[in-house]
Amino acid sequence: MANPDAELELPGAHHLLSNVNSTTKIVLLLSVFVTAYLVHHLTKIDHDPREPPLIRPKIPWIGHILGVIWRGTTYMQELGDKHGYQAYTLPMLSSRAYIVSSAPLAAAVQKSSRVLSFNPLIIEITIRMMGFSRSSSTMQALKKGDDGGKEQDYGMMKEMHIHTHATLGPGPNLEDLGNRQMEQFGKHFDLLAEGQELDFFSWVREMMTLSNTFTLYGPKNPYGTDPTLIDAFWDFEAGVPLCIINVFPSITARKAVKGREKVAKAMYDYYKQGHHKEASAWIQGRIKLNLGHGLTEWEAMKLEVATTFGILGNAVSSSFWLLAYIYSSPTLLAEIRAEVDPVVSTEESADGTTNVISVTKVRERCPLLHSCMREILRLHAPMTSARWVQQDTTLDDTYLLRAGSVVQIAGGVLHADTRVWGHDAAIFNPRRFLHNVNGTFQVAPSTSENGTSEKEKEKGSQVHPAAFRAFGGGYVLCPGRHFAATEMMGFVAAMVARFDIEGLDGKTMVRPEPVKSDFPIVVLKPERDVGVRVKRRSGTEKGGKWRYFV
Ligand code: HEM
Repeated sequence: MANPDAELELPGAHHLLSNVNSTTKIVLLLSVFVTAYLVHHLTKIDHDPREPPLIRPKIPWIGHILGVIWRGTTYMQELGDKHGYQAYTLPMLSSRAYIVSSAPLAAAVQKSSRVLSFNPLIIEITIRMMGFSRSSSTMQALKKGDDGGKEQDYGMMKEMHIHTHATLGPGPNLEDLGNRQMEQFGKHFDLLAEGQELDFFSWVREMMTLSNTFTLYGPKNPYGTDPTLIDAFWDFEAGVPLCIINVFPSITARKAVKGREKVAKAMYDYYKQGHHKEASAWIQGRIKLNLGHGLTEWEAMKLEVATTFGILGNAVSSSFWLLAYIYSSPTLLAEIRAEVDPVVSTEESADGTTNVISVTKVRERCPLLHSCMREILRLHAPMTSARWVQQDTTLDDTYLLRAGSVVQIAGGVLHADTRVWGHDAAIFNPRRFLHNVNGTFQVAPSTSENGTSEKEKEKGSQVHPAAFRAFGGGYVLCPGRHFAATEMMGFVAAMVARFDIEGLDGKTMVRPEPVKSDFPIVVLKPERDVGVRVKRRSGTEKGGKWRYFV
């Protein structure tokens, strides 16, 4: 079998170059040119006709890498539009990346998890992202059981997988997380003054960072104790692609490395003081499991910074987009309120009236809001699921994939495919995921995470489940998707029920565009922040207290 460590240049990692500033891009480009020159003289890439068709770059060896550096997620889209292939091979330096952009082939990749494996890639990415050495306790523990790279054979990773799905799946743990989270959101809402002006994205980012880390890491979580960690964490988050590329990260990703180390130190102190004993069941179990597999206390706590990246990097931007689409359309806002208002009940007590929102009821009774949530994920979560080819394999009885390569499911291309979503695939259609069942609108069950386009609805059939890529799929379907849906729908329902949001000019807020040149490892960010004014919703100025629960 091919050893992933032998492949210094992970093809997928080159795509990560897009999220960097110009000076760093120049340094990285020079490195790419030097490497390309050496590779050109030392190696030759061959292509078997049974492999997916080859798309040669205009500039040999590095053309595709440059394409992704400058055009980010749009590059795959352009290649897909131009060639119309469902699968193709991109030569990159001495190796190749296979790109898959059809739902049936994506499903075939997912089904082949024994030979197309997530683990070798995520191990490599984790090591680079967190700056662990190859002799670190983390590396030793992660690789234990790697007897040939079969997905399910990595002992520690398998245990973590089972633990994560058990504690984040539907049940009392998830309910507890949702309740803690909603209570925290409520505290942040109560702090908003009438007419307060906000940088909307920054506010969502800060309040969700504090609420999420409180929920998962407990009341004495480091971010609550030292709010300077919020900026340190987001400095790290912005530089994750550079850390993964790993070309002199202490220079090219200086700010990110500094932020990472600052948060890691705070996580370690938190652990040493025993505060983790008040963390959620998921996090307590993670720490116990990592230590049990021989990680040092320092590395186990540093690894939690990577966990926080996975949680916040997606949840914050998704929640922002959902709010931004709704508040920038008075018609949609009115329709969403027509769904949410009946879900708000009131309780009378000696202290007066309390408005109560149950997120479970929101999820059951607000199909349009649910559909909007999936639609913003379709448009702004162009996730690329990457898998390592462990041994030569034939995909879907059609394409040869050769060992030692990376195969990527291009989520952005699938999410924009008019053959899947209909002629309006490029635009936001709030009703895209609604189904008319016997005269009542419903959303597809959340467990399937799929959806139906206008075109497919007419035919009464569903979109292929593997076409919706926001939460990945197969063995690595995001275990946090239930929690993410609860927090997004709960947060947004509570906001629209209680507050009006307008632009600083007093008009309807204008929604920013996403940054499409970012590498799709997390949900896309807005290209600019947007100034807004928050007001108590007319009719609720006097409206008493609010309580939220799952
Ligand atoms: C809108 C929010 C979110 C999105 C779009 C999202 C997306 C994803 C995707 C695409 C993957 C799979 C990557 C792949 O196929 O290669 C993934 C994995 C994962 N996600 Fe999420 N995620 C979100 C929220 C969360 C939250 C809130 C949590 C935790 C509370 C979480 C925990 C995880 C974990 C632990 C994995 C790794 C699974 C494994 O190793 O088997 N995610 N997520």
